[in-house]
Amino acid sequence: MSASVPPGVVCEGSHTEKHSGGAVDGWLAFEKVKLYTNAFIVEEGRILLGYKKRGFGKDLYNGFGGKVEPQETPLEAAVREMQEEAGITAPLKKCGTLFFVCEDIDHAFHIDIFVADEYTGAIIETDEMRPGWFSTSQGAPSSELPPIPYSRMWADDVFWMPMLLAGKPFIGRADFVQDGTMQKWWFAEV
Ligand SMILES: COc1nc(N)nc2c1ncn2[C@H]1C[C@H](O)[C@@H](COP(=O)(O)OP(=O)(O)OP(=O)(O)O)O1
Repeated sequence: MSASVPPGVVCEGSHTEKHSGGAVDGWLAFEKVKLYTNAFIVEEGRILLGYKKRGFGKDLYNGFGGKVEPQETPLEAAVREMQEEAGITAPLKKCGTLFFVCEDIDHAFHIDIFVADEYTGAIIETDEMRPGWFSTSQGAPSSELPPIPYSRMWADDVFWMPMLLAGKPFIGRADFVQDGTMQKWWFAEV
């Protein structure tokens, strides 16, 4: 199915809506948009997440990423951020694009999401992130690793992470109010 997508979301082909909801009708307005990346290693039934030790999203688990610098492509930024935050180099491939608006932040986030199934180097804890492996088999305790800690991640992640793990490209948008509550969301496979 292909229908209109929320403001800020770019979809060139068709899409199939998977999740939408929220307590309000309209989307939050935004003026400026900044480009970000977020990247994950998924291999052998496990996913590498980082516990964010400082800055935006402090005390939450997330992928590794940050702002795209002016001279960089999003892929270059994603590779650099993975090296800076986890100490590893990975052949990242884009798997999704997300758009977030937070009531108390002066710009919207356009985030290209990347994934790789291998990496080189030794994973290290950095000033910004404490990396850790989590099991990708939710509900089936086939691993000694803990399950993905959705209750300690951004509230949007539970909607699109299953598409990332299934290898299905995705798009989506979520709006957050000042206390961090997600007030409206929409996610689709493309
Ligand atoms: C609001 O919803 C979000 N959900 C998820 N899952 N991830 C998000 C959300 N909003 C932002 N992010 C991601 C995007 C980036 O990967 C980080 C934020 O990047 P950060 O502020 O750490 O950028 P840096 O360039 O590393 O910043 P400094 O060098 O200034 O520390 O969160």
